[in-house]
Amino acid sequence: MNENQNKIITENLNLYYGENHALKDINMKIREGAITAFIGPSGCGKSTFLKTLNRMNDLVDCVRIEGKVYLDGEDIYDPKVDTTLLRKKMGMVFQQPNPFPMSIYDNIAYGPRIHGIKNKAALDEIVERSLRGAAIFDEVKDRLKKSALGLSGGQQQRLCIARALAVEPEILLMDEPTSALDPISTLKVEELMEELKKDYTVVVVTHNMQQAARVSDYTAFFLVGEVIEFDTTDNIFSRPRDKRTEDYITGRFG
Ligand SMILES: Nc1ncnc2c1ncn2[C@@H]1O[C@H](COP(=O)(O)OP(=O)(O)OP(=O)(O)O)[C@@H](O)[C@H]1O
Repeated sequence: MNENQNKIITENLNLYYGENHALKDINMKIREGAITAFIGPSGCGKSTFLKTLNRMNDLVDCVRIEGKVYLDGEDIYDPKVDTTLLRKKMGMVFQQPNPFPMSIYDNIAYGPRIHGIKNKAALDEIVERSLRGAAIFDEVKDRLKKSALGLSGGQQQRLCIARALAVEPEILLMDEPTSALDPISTLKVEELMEELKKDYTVVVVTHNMQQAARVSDYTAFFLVGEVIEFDTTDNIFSRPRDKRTEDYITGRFG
């Protein structure tokens, strides 16, 4: 992994939900092996932008997208792109932990099975590696055959991260991954993110500015569909260049 490499580049990206111009001319370079945070007030387009990166918005009616999104130099909106493979490269973690109503083991094995892995020893190995990768193996190793719904919210979220890791993604897209968690579980997920960036490129939407300041290397500040400022997290929080960024991070609005 080359930390100076751009993993994702967007060029003049515009997105419309019908008449609503939800993303306006977004030009962004997301570094490989770093954590990039998107902050900004509600409804400013953070989640929409995150979802354009793995073409999740394709599933929404009335969406129109203009501009380019490159992943490792390849245009992901090219009609030849296989969206299943694209989404395999990009694990996604949502606000509400959403384990499947099945065992802990089967939650993790689900994706690899869909991708054709049937061998029990291989699946056992993937399950253990993914659970270890999400820092939850020791807590669940004696109950792998029990329902995932019996875990606490914080454990469920780390299970969902493990489930995302099981198909060996390159990027993790996290949409407010800790907003439904208590402070201790939040801290665990934040510590985990630090670990994950050693092997993955992480992009996280967060309402929590302290979280962006704590965990991310780069921060983008969104406002009504525009990226107002994108810089190192240190610069955004210590030396913002735009008055609107400064007003937001000092709590004057949002
Ligand atoms: N599926 C959709 N169909 C139509 N409009 C949508 C859809 N999803 C989002 N929007 C609109 O796009 C704009 C951006 O929403 P988005 O959810 O991306 O913002 P956000 O910054 O992630 O907000 P929040 O922090 O509240 O989650 C809003 O005006 C929203 O109403």
